[in-house]
Amino acid sequence: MSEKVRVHEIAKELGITSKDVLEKANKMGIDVKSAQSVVTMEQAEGLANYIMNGEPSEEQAKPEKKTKAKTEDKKESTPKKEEPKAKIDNSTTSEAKEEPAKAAKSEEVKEEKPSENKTAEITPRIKPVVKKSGLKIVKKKKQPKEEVFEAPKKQEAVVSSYGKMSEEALKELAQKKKNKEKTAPVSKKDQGTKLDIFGGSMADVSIDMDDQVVLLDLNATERQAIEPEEPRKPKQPKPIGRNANKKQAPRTRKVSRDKRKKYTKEKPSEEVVTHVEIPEDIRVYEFAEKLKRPMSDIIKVLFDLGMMMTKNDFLGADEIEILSEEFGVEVTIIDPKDEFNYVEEAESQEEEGEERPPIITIMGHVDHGKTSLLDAIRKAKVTEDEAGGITQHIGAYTINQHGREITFIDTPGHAAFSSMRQRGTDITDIIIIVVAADDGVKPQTEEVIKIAKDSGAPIIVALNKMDKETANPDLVKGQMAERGISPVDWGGDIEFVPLSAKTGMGLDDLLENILLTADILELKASPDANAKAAVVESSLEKGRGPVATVIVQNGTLKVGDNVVCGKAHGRVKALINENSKQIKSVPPSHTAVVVGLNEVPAAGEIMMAMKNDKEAKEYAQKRYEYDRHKELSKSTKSTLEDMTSMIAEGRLKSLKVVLKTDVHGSLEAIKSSLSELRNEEVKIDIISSGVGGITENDVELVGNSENCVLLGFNVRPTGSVKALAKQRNVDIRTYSIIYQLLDDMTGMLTGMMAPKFTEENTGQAEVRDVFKSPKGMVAGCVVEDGKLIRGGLVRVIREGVVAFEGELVSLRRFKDDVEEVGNGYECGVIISNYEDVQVGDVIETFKKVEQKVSL
Ligand SMILES: Nc1nc2c(ncn2[C@@H]2O[C@H](COP(=O)(O)OP(=O)(O)OP(=O)(O)O)[C@@H](O)[C@H]2O)c(=O)[nH]1
Repeated sequence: MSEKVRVHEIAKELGITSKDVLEKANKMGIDVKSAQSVVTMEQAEGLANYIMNGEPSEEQAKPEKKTKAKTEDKKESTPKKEEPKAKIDNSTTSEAKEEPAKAAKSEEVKEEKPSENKTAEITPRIKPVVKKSGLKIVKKKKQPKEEVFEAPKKQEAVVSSYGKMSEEALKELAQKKKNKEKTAPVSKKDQGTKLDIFGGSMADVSIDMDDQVVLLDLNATERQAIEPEEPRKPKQPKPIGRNANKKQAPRTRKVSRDKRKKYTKEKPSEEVVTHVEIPEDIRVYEFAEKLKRPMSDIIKVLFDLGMMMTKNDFLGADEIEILSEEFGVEVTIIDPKDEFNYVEEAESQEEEGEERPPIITIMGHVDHGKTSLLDAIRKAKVTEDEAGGITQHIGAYTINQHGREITFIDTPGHAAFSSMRQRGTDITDIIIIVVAADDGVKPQTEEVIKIAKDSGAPIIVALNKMDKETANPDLVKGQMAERGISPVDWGGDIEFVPLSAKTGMGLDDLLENILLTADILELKASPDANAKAAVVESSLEKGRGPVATVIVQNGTLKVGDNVVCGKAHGRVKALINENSKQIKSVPPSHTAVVVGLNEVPAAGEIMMAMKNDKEAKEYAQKRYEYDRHKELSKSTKSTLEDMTSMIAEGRLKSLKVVLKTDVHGSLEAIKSSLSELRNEEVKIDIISSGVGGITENDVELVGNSENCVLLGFNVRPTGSVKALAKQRNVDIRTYSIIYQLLDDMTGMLTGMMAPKFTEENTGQAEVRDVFKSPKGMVAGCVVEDGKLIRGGLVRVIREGVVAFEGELVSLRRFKDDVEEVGNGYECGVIISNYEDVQVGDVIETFKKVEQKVSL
């Protein structure tokens, strides 16, 4: 019962395409998506019947009534046979008739011939009112032997959807039948080569094709509604799947006792494994190890099922399912992430706490005044120090408004940082969208609206630059309302606060609005809980090592805490607040720079305080192993699955890049922006990247690679590195503004692109005479369209077909060399290396014009 079969195998067996099978399966409500999808034997049987007969199997539904039904139906069926017979005579192709006839000659087949039963089975299908123009059942020979056969367990002949069955298929069926009779244990080889997709009932099928022919006309318009006669078994919980919900409880696949026995008997092993726990991503050899079986056993089973796999290949959900059944083991898929899911564990312990300050993210279009606004609120200038006047990194600060605290995250404005911005919203309680009242909604404002809406956090709109004469708040309100952000004074639910970061007007209003919104949100945290903080920024600092700017979400982060943060861990050596002061602890919703980690954590990672150093280290180690495994898995998978696209990629010219940045956030943002710089011809290949200064190793790496540049963002090469770069002739490019880096790379990629030419035809002339000259064959022509030009290319067209393409050597009018000859004039033309020009040919001159290529 638990045997499964793939869609493509059903298709093969029936001699139709997998697509057709998928279509029918979906019509029957069977959830299959590709040719590799599996269905149960029962589903396969129903499906096969549906495909062949246009309706699901009845036998399946009422097996116990089969014998009785058959006997009763037999009598009724006889008179009905006439009509279909008449029809088939017209529609059956000679091929369709011959094939079954041939098959019927087989000795084995004849032995089993229970023809009348077929009639009995088929009749009820003809009986219903449904007029299937395509499905005709013909009883060619009438057998009065009805009584001779005592309700044997036979069914109708199996025919492919087109009314014929290959000899091979017939043999297979006969063989299956034999096997069944012998009730001998099925050898593994048999299982591999012949998939009995029709299950037990079809294995008993008699294939006397002389008796009846079932033809399926796929154009049939009227079909009976497909109603499975037996409520389908509740779908077994899909045990595995790469993207399956990770939070699900461990899934177990049960395998029937008999099966287990069968395999145990077949392959006696010293230690019989009956249950294994495996991760979702497992390689063939790892699976073999878990099962304590030779790898070759696994590979052979897969091979027999038509899956070519090597020991390092990853097993998919379907393969694991098949293998678990083949080897009679119960498989539990475990989520390896559970092993280090310290966040979820902590969350489950979270309880109602005390009120905490709101965390605010300010977002908006470039130059609409985010930094100025935050500055104005903090009464400190930040804008001036920033390279190029653009906020490069996320900064987080807490301010005090009338005794109540508010924490702000300043997200950068450049489009390249949108991924960081998105991260910002994850920890945000309230989002402030800054729109310059004199500029209105811009592309990034729209992007921000989307992010804000997706995050579900309450929104407040800051209408900035109200001090400007050109400020038009109503225009902004209208534009925002059009995008679903309706102002309260227009009957909507979003507060629009007019303000000026420059003059300070309206700032208090904004802060009061934030606090009001926070009151509604009732933000709580437990200061006594184990600290949980989100990394908003991280970098490698000289003298301090890896540092991370964090916002504490729950608990209190203290100096001396043992923390884990993704695959980084450590003991908090120092906590530095936004005013560069060392502090002892950070309460909920406050920010600090954490010193003491063993490596730079990724921005967006969650930092958790652990009971002790050992625990923190263990979590980090597990996470490290998981990441490594994932990375490996990705590389193998991509080689296997994306083979074709990779072959295509081989044609791409790539510019190799080694990238170093000062902080993690920039690294990610630049990497993602660089990966977008590509087209069907060129792309960027980041061969190495990291946070920190440019090292000699980086230079060596670039020096040893072809077509490679070394990019530094907010980092600069020092003496020895610079000297080595010069010696190795390595191109180091450093930047402090991201779009300059991207512009440069775009320029370099464009330079690598092959030039594109367009053709410009100048004119055509007809050859009226041909004569020899010392320079070559001269074609005496008359220009009939446009003009012939010198210095261009030339084409000889004979009877409409291009006979030659080359260069024009000489263009003369009488004895003079000329640059061009206009319409209606005669001229002499010599074509380089072409003597075959003939009277009646048409000569065409043209130019190739180079086009500007762009990425
Ligand atoms: N007149 C006026 N100018 C403002 C106001 N707010 C900001 N500006 C100016 O607008 C320009 C951009 O301000 P920023 O605060 O750097 O804008 P931003 O949105 O943080 O820009 P990025 O960091 O590039 O994303 C600066 O020249 C500010 O002086 C305001 O309320 N009134």
